[in-house]
Formats: sequence, C-alpha cells, structure tokens
Amino acid sequence: MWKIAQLFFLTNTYQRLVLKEEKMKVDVKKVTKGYGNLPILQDCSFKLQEGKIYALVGVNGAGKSTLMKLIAGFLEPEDGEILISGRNVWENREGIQRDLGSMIEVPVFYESLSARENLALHLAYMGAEGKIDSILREVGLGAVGEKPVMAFSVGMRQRLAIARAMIHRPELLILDEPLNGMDPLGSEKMKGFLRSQADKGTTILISSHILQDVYSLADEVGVLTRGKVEKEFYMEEYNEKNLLVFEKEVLHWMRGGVS
Ligand SMILES: Nc1ncnc2c1ncn2[C@@H]1O[C@H](COP(=O)(O)OP(=O)(O)OP(=O)(O)O)[C@@H](O)[C@H]1O
Repeated sequence: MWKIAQLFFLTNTYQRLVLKEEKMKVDVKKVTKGYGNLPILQDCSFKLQEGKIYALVGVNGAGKSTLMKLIAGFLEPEDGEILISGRNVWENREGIQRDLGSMIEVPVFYESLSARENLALHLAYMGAEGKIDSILREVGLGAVGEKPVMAFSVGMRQRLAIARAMIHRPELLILDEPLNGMDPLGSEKMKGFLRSQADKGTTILISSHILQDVYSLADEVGVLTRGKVEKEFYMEEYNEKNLLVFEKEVLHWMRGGVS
C-alpha cells in the first residue's frame, strides 16, 4: 500500500514538473549585460510562465528596461542565454521579434497621421495582419482613431503604443511601465484588458514603479537588485495579506534584502 502511495505521489510530482516546463514561455538563464564599463545584469535568471503576468520592479537604473530589451532580442547578452519557447532569442531574433509585441522605449509616432493610420503603417511595415478597429476599441481609443497623434495626451499615446504592440495578437507581450500617464479609471480598464489577454493565453511581462498596480495586476513579481532577480513574489500567496505587507517586503528587497 505504502509503495502504491509513493508511486502515486512521484507520478503526480513528475506530471506537475513536466506541465510547468511545457508552460514555460521565457527562460532567462544566467544573463550578464553591461554598457561599456558599467555592469547592469550579472548572472540574472528568471522564468515567465505561459498565460501569466510577471512584473519586474526595481529602483531607477536597476536594469529593468535592459532586461526587457534583451528578452525582445534588441540587445545581445554578453553571457548566458534567453530562450523563448525553447528558441535562443538572439540567434532567432528576427522571427522572434515578429512573434512578440513590445513597448520598451518612449513610443514614437507619425505625429500628423491619425492613430488608425499609424497602426496601418505599422502592420504594413511588419507584414502582419490585425484588426485596427477592435484593438483601438479595446485600449479605449475607439472614439479618437481618426485624430492626429499630435493631439493626443500622454495617456492616449500610451494606449496607442499598447495597441501597436498588440495589434498582431502576439503570444508574448513586453510592456515597460504600461500604465504610465493613465488616469485611475483608464488604468483600471487597462489592467482588466491585460488580465483578459493573459486569461486567453498571452504571456505578459511588465515593469512598474507603482506597487499598487503590480499588486492588483501581476501573478508573479520579481525584484531586480544588484543585477539579479533577487526575490520573487507569488501573488496567490498575498491574497490573504494586504498591500501594505507586500509593499514593505518589496521595499526591503529593493534595498537589497537588508533593513
Ligand atoms: N544605451 C546605454 N548606454 C549606456 N548606459 C545605458 C544605456 N541604456 C541604459 N543605460 C544605463 O543602464 C542602467 C540601467 O538602465 P535601465 O534603463 O535598464 O534601468 P531601469 O531599471 O529600466 O530604470 P528606470 O526605472 O529608471 O526606467 C542605467 O544606469 C542607465 O543609465
């Protein structure tokens, strides 16, 4: 009887591990990257699970955008490797960049063209297909699609940048501070939209300085300190606790895990 129970336990554990590995979308493995003599990331490792929202937090200059650019294949690691669905990002960057959606730099648009025209040009440039009307509606720009971008507010530009990153319905979305400049109502709606995309299977990596947003949006949170994801929080475990506890623990790890 005991042997059967042991076998059952081992089979279950094995299945869970295999399932987890199959669900792996992004695997950052011991990545090192700096700029000139300035070291930024050092042996940095973490994983993103398919259909989950992962938030990177860290002080200004910690290296969040650098890490995102590496994952999107815009920068080459000095050491280590990054795999997306098992493929080495740098070696397959052209194909991978077509498959993912990203908003990492300050978004730049054709100012005199409308939101709709900007999205159409982007699709043509990518050689991709996408439904402009529906993505504009989904990000809350349904009523202003014909307006020139020069008339857009900061928050509207941010929505348009998210629409551009998502219009080809990528399986992986990398958004650097996606809620920047949005009013509280717009921010809530955008969080709901991102959650609905994750529920449909999109893997989402964001960064944010607003821990309240991270708390309410992410499934997992990684604190980038001293060149590494030093601490990860699984938000499931925080449902019972409150935001203040979470904030306190994150700040502790942002300081490098010392009080
Ligand atoms: N192209 C570059 N050349 C030289 N240094 C750079 C370059 N890009 C970034 N850095 C430096 O690398 C460090 C990490 O920058 P990065 O933008 O990745 O940090 P971050 O965590 O995203 O910061 P923030 O929270 O302020 O957006 C900073 O010190 C920055 O000045």
